[in-house]
Amino acid sequence: MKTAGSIFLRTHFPTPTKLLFLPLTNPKHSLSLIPISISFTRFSSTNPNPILYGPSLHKGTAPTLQRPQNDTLLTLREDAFTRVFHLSALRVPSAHCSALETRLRGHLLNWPRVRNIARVPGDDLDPDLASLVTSGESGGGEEGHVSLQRWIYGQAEGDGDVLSPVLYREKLARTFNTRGFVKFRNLAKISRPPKRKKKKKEEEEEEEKVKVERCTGKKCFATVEVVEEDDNGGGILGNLVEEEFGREKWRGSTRLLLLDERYAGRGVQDLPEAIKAVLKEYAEKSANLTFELVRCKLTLFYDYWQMNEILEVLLPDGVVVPSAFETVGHIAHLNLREEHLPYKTLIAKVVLDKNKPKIQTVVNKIDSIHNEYMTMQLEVLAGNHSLVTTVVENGIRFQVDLATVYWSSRLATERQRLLSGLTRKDVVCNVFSGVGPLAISAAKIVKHVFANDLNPFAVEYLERNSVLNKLERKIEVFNMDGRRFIKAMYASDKAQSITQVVMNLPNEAAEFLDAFRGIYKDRPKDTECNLPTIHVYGFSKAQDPEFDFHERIRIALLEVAVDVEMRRVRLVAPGKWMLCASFVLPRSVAFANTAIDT
Ligand SMILES: C[S@@+](CC[C@H](N)C(=O)[O-])C[C@H]1O[C@@H](n2cnc3c(N)ncnc32)[C@H](O)[C@@H]1O
Repeated sequence: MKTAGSIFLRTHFPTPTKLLFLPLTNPKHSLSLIPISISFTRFSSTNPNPILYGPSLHKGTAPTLQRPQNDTLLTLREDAFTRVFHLSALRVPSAHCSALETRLRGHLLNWPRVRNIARVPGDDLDPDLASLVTSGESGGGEEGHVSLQRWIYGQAEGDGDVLSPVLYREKLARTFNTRGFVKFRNLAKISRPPKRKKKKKEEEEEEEKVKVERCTGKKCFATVEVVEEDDNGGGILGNLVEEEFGREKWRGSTRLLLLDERYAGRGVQDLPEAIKAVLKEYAEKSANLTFELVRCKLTLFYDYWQMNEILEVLLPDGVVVPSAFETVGHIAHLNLREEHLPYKTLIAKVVLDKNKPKIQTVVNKIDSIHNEYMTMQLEVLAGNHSLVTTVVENGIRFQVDLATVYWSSRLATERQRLLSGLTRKDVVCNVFSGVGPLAISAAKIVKHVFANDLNPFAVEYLERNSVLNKLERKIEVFNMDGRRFIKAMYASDKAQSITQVVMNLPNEAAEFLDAFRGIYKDRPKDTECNLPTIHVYGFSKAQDPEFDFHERIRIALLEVAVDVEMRRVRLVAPGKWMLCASFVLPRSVAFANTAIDT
């Protein structure tokens, strides 16, 4: 007979007082942990010093952390970042856990990356067996009993089911004596499962073992265990059902619904009415459904914590936590301050760990860029030492070797802006093209691209990248000084086709503009000709950066009236702007007699 379900919850928790480890001084940086006793009443709204909500390396229980003394001792002990949090959970029938999760959401644990539905070993019942013991959601009622009998013995009372080979063997074993077995020599064969199947089962068990190991090892970022099991293997309230209502506890598959941390250690009577009401509603709907309140241990490992949380704890007080880095393919490019240098390997290891598998190498810029190829001196701090990587920008693949060529992903948006102004009628002349982020992307849009760079390595990668993107037919590559390149282009028959010139060498590109002066000086002054639109980049630290940059352009062109469209690209350092000036080359400059020879 089915009976209406009920909630069977009871507390066994003692008066809630718990030891927490809190930082001695500055909660942000201190590593000195002292145990203090806190009553759970701290969660009340009247408490003036509530503990911050959510997981934190400054909460829970942990092994004592060692603050690094000097660079040589800097080894990251991942186990020092294990934190254990004691929580309460509802053990519910697995079939109802999702629905209950939705209903109880506001009362469940809501920590980032921690699922509030947890599975612990022993939660799952063999599906066949589960369907029997829980048939009709009876949790082992009369129907369940009949099914169970049938499953175990092949037939229940008055049941005419045909016996399975295993059960047939069992029956024979029960019926025959040793002499009787003589007549059934093949008895063992009848019931022995085929070898193939056995092997499969072993494999499955092995897989399961690996899964469990993985989840108990450090690589699993969180585990949940039920604590304070009673002798019968139930949660602390496991036998409550029988004790109070004379019913069996739920025997099917179960799941844990982790309750919000404010309910940790609470007894049933202290749970909010809202939770009880939902459980009651479920229990009334489904016969014999039972729920248990159990205590559990949530362990968060090193892999759980985010980069800044770990660095905050690792770095000494007052040291700013490095929070950002540039990514170039598989390389994380740090720009560490002086104060970080004693901890550089430690920082790099955390960056690597927390950004794997995308990041495989962590480098730090040793020096500011001051060579003419604009390459950076980089020190590999963690991961593999390859500085050759592949970057995908706007669906185009670029190979770069950070040791020999320039690359900045920060200019991606600016390149996109420039590209959006190009049409298929354009012919682009890229004077400082690097490995081709703009030249190759432009080649996808425009008629033709002339791309140049002084750095032979950049040119090699430029050619390689055009082939990689199947655009080699639309790009002509040059390896010469920018000024010579401009002159060579305008001295050739290519001059008339060029519609756009891009000059991205912000430190000095403006000064290269003098190369345009007198490019058509040998032609009759009234010749019809196409004059290109020039996009030149520059830096300015001036009060009025636009005016300052405009002045530099006018001086280089020796021309007062240049109608320039000026834009701020980005602030590269405090008070230092990168600007882009776009203008049509003035006719007076192109036809000027006073070409500057360099
Ligand atoms: C700021 S990078 C820009 C590269 C590319 N446009 C980009 O966005 O990645 C400047 C490039 O100019 C090249 N360069 C420096 N001096 C040069 C010169 N005098 N003539 C031609 N190229 C030069 C460098 O090798 C470098 O690749």
